[in-house]
Amino acid sequence: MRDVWVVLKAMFLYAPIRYGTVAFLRIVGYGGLGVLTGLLIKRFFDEASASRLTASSVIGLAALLLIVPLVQAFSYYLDLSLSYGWTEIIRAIFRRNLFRFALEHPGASPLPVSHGKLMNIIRTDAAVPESLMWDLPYFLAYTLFSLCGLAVLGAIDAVTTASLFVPMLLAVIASQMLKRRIGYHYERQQKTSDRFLGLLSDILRHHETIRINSASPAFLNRLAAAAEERATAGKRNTLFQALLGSVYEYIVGAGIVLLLLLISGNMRTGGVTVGSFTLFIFFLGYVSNAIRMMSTVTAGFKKAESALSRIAELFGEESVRKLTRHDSLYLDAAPPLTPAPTRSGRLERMELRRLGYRYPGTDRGIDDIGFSLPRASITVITGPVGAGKTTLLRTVLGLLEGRTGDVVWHGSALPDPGYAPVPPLAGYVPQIPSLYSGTLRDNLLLGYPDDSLEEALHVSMLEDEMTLFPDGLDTRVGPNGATLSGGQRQRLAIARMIVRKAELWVLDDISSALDADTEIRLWQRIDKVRRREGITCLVVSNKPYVTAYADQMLTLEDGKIVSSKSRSADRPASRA
Ligand SMILES: Nc1ncnc2c1ncn2[C@@H]1O[C@H](COP(=O)(O)OP(=O)(O)OP(=O)(O)O)[C@@H](O)[C@H]1O
Repeated sequence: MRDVWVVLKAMFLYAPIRYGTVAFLRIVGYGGLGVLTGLLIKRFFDEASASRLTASSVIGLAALLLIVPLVQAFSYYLDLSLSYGWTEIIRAIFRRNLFRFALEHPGASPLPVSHGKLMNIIRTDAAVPESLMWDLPYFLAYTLFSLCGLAVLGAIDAVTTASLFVPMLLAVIASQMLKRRIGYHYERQQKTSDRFLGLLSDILRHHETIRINSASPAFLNRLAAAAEERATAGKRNTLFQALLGSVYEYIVGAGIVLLLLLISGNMRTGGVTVGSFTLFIFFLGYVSNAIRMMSTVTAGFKKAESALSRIAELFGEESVRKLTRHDSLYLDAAPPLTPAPTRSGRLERMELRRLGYRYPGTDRGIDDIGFSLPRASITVITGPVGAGKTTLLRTVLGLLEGRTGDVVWHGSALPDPGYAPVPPLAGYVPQIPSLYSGTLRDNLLLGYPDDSLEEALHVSMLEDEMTLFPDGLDTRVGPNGATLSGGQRQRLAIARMIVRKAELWVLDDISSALDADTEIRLWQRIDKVRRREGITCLVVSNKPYVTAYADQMLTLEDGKIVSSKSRSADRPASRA
């Protein structure tokens, strides 16, 4: 609950005048003018029943009945124009920050949730606190004027007025009792949506594998089951909300009956005038609305609490506080490109000291790895399948959070968790490169300047194939580079690394998608550039034509170095 208030307060402080004006309009428009009307109606009926009706009170009431709706319509119009677009802006801020958290997540291991859950959080949970923010002024307006009304009525008939507290009290008790169930049904609906959307996104991403393995019926059945589960949870949530609504309606109805019974008794004895009766009925509307809004706001708080705890669970407690952090949303123009970082001093030596990493909940990973990479050297890691070669590279790059030991870059230990030496420190070609559905150029540069594009295309041997692409570098490559061959994707990732002019190149077994002849030529070109530029290389490969370039060669087995050789006189590489 505390988190919900923190977010609400931050939203208010972001635009206090806007929120303040809307709250004022709702309180005055829906509340204040109504109270005034009620008091005039009372006077009108009191005068009418006592046959003291004057022309001025008839005209006054008629004028008021004409003016009040007009003023209310105007305040409604102002309210809408202040709140409508703003709603989307606040949601966009929340969503943009959630994307930021995802991109700034320490380490580069995938977030521990499906894409479905992530999308559901960004789409649905992000909107919940903001909806509550707009409901609060209504609740405040109705509650405030119910209390004002009760004070006025209390002066007329204290006992009957006290009866109006009964439904209010019952509503408070009901909302306290049902609060946990509201949260439960909301969370259940969200969880089943996470599962459904996660499965849907898996199916769309891996449709080829599913088709080629004739697994469509199995996946469709799973999807149907997930959809059924989601629909049931959705229906239960809606039903529960409706049930909750009818409980409040019942409370309101029971309150009206009680009030009428008491009032009619008092009218017979002359204790209550026709005007006072009208006023009671009039304020009853406020009390009913306050009770209805109590149901909406109670549900809103509970949903916001669940939504924020889902966000905190994924991105950490601090994320809730950062959710409202705001800077330009760039709604009218694209943000300016951040200039590419430049090298700050050459890397003379990198050292790995007692480096270790364990995949959470397993005994797999790497252990006690130590070696050093002098400037412009090339280190090749070999070893059998599953030996931990990729894990070693990813640990060095800070992509796996929670390593032990040190990565010492140019004399300073890089911090963990999740510090990744990114360009211009290090460039990385993973075993399976990630591409997105832009053009070849976009995929290659990813926002970098194109001053070394030509060389990158040459080294990666993509220039030889440019004629195959109808629009050259402006050819679109489809989702995850679907229109490219595995080898083209791999070489595009190499070109991407070269453009980044890094101090350290890290290449993870690029052989998997290349034929031997292409790879031999590719390494000749890579070697030429790295020698010229003095770039240090850390490479995973079992191919002899790659190990031939090695200044030091390390063999990994079961996550440990089992042999190390250095080029000079075949002596073991230094254990740092
Ligand atoms: N995300 C993960 N969670 C748990 N275990 C993992 C994870 N990724 C890899 N492993 C395990 O860690 C060990 C080392 O994997 P790694 O990918 O580093 O091996 P590798 O030597 O690069 O293999 P290959 O030559 O097949 O690429 C393997 O036993 C693998 O099953």
